[in-house]
Amino acid sequence: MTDAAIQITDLCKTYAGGKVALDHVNLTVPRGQIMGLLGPNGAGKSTIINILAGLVNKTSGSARIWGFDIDANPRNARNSIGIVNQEILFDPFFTPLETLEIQAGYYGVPKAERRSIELLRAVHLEDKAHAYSRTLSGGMKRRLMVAKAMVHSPPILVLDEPTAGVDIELRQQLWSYVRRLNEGGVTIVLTTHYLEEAEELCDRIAIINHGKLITDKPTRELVNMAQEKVVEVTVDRDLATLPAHPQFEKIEKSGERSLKITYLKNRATAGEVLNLVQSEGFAIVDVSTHDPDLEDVFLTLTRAAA
Ligand SMILES: Nc1ncnc2c1ncn2[C@@H]1O[C@H](COP(=O)(O)OP(=O)(O)OP(=O)(O)O)[C@@H](O)[C@H]1O
Repeated sequence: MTDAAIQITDLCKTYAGGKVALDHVNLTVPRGQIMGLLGPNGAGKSTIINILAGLVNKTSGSARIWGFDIDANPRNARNSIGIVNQEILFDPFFTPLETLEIQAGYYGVPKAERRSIELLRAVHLEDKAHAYSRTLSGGMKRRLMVAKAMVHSPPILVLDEPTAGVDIELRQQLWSYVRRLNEGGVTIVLTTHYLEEAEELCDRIAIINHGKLITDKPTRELVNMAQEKVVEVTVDRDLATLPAHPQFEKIEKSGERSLKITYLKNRATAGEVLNLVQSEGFAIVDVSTHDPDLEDVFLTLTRAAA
């Protein structure tokens, strides 16, 4: 299994008090990819990340990070991963530069090999190198957390909700940094609630719900699972009666001269929709289509598993 950046096998976690947060999760993160971990609140995403980080003890199962078992080889496992948690954690009295230097010292990175200024530049904080960290804005602190996770140049970076509550511009900056890291060979795992972003950024997406893995597929394949497609047609005169055909799921009026036709991609085509409308004697003035996206798939899968 040396090709996996992270290999999780039969992982279970029951918290004190009896809450089952992970229920036999099997998950492989291939090297070099950007993997999204999605799921509703309380699904178990942070529990997985915290087990990998050594912050939460698993109940059973195993996990390997870059080939190192987290129980048998905890030091190597920990050195192979950089984790950005949801909470912002660092001493507010240190400057960003000191924060990175201390973290590098913690990981035993020799002074000559430290890249603190380079990292600050990468997250657009070079000019804040000597400011007190407590004076940084929320977004700057978050970027500092990302730089801090990279001081020991791990081959894997894990980001737990890195853009929650972050404005669009900063989000874009963070994503472009994540993309650059990935292009440089770093495997990325991220949890996010922004499905659009996961769709845009991730090569592969795993969805977890109630502690169970419900899917793990390349993003394109997952989005293609959505079967429902909608075609909206504007015609040349008012619609008195609606055309009907059993091949389509739903035909409804969306305006005096427009109708919305929903069909399943495996049962019909847009051409057939247009033929039906024309066969009823209407001329088509305009057409628009709505493609299903990750949100449709996510809702279908998490509802089915509820
Ligand atoms: N320390 C704890 N003690 C008891 N239960 C916990 C603890 N931490 C988490 N849980 C419970 O375990 C379940 C999974 O939580 P987890 O934080 O892993 O979910 P999540 O998918 O990361 O959610 P979110 O998107 O809200 O961060 C939830 O029901 C949560 O309430």
